[in-house]
Amino acid sequence: MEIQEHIIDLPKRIYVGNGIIGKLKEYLLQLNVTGPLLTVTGPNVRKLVINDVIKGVAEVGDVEITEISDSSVDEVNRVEEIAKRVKPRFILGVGGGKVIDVSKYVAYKLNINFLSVPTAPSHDGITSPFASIKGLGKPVSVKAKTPFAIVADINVLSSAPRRLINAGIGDTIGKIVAVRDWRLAAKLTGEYYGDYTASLALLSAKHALNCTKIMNRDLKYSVRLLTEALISSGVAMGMAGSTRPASGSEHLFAHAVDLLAPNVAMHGELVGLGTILMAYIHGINWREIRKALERIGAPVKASELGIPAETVIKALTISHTIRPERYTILGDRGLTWSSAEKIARDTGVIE
Ligand SMILES: NC(=O)C1=CN([C@@H]2O[C@H](COP(=O)(O)OP(=O)(O)OC[C@H]3O[C@@H](n4cnc5c(N)ncnc54)[C@H](OP(=O)(O)O)[C@@H]3O)[C@@H](O)[C@H]2O)C=CC1
Ligand SMILES: O=C(CO)COP(=O)(O)O
Ligand SMILES: [Zn+2]
Repeated sequence: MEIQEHIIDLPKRIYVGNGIIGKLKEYLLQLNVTGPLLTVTGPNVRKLVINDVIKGVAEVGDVEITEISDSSVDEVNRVEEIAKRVKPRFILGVGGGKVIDVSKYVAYKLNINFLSVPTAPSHDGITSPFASIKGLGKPVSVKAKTPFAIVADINVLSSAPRRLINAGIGDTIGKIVAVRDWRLAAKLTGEYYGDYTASLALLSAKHALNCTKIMNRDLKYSVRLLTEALISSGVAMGMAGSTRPASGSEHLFAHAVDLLAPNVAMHGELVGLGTILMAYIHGINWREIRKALERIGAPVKASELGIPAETVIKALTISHTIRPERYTILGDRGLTWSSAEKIARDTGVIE
C-alpha cells in the first residue's frame, strides 16, 4: 500500500501552570523569540491581563497591540494590514477563541510564527491549526497556523467567567459524538479512520466528564484538567490534519444554530446541546451527558439560552447541509421536521 505523505506540525513547547503569565519574558527568551511582536487581544481581556503580557514582551522587542471585536474577515484584513506594516516575527494571540482564531489565521496568511496565550478554557482552538472565521463563505473552520508555543496560565483561565469554563466542557464532551460519527463514516463510506487521534479526542472528552464531578468543589484543579483536555484535543486535530476527531454532527448543529441566530450563545454551549441531541440519535447514553452538563450549570435547554424551539428544530433539519463532505449520523438527507422535533422534545432540549 502506498503511504501518502502526512506532515504533523505540533507546538514546540506548551507551558501550563499557575501564575505563569508573569514568566512570559523568560519563556520568550527560552524560545529565542525576538521582536518586533504583534499582540492581538480583545477589549475585555485587554483590561485583565495585558499589563502582564506587555511587561513580558516589551523586553524582548518592540510590541504593537491591537484589539479585535469579532472573528470576521474584516478584522482579519485589518490585523493583516497592521502586520504588514509592523512586520512582526511573532504574533501573540491573547484572549478567547475569537482572538486566537484571528491571530493564527493572519499568522498563517503571512507565514509568521504564532504564540497562543489563551485566557479562557472555552474552546479547543488553543492548540489546533484551524480557525473559524466569519465571512469566508462557510461556517466551519479553515486551515491556520499551528501555535509555535502555548502559555496557559491556570490562574488566568480559572478566573474567566464560569460560563466560559462551562462552554469548554461542552466543546470537549462533544468529542464523544464526533468520534462515533467518524467511526460510522469509516464503515459506511470507507473514509480513513485514525484510531490514535480518535482515542486522543475521546480521552479529552473523558477528562471533561470527570471535570464535571469536581468542578463545583475544586474549580482550579478542574480547569487545569480541562485545559489539558482542550490542548490534547487540539493536538488530535493537528495530528489528524483535520478537525474530524473533534467535530461531528454535534458541531454541525452548533454551526447551524449560529447561522440561524448569530451570537446568541457561546460555541461550547451550542456544542453541549448538540451533543445531547446527537448522542440520542446515536443511541449513546445521552442522559449521562445531560446530567454532566446540568451538574456544572451548563445549559441543557435551548430556552436557557433564549433560543426558540423552532430555531432548534430548523437547525436540526439543516445540520447535514453544513459540511456535506463529512459524513455523520445525520446521513445525506438529514432529519425531517417531525423527527427533529421529536428528538429535541425527547431529550428535553425543547419543552
Ligand atoms: N479554531 C478552532 O479549532 C476552534 C475555534 N473555535 C471558535 O472559537 C470561538 C469561541 O471562542 P470563545 O472563547 O467561546 O468566545 P470569544 O472568543 O468570543 O470569548 C467570549 C468572551 O469572553 C471574553 N473573555 C475571554 N477571556 C476572558 C477572561 N479571562 N475573563 C473575562 N472575559 C474573558 C472575551 O473578551 P474579549 O471581548 O476581550 O475578546 C469575549 O467577550 C468561536 O468563534 C468558535 O468557532 C472553537 C473551537 C475550536
Ligand atoms: O470547533 C471545532 C472543534 O472543537 C472546529 O470544528 P469545525 O471544523 O466544525 O469548525
Ligand atoms: Zn468546537
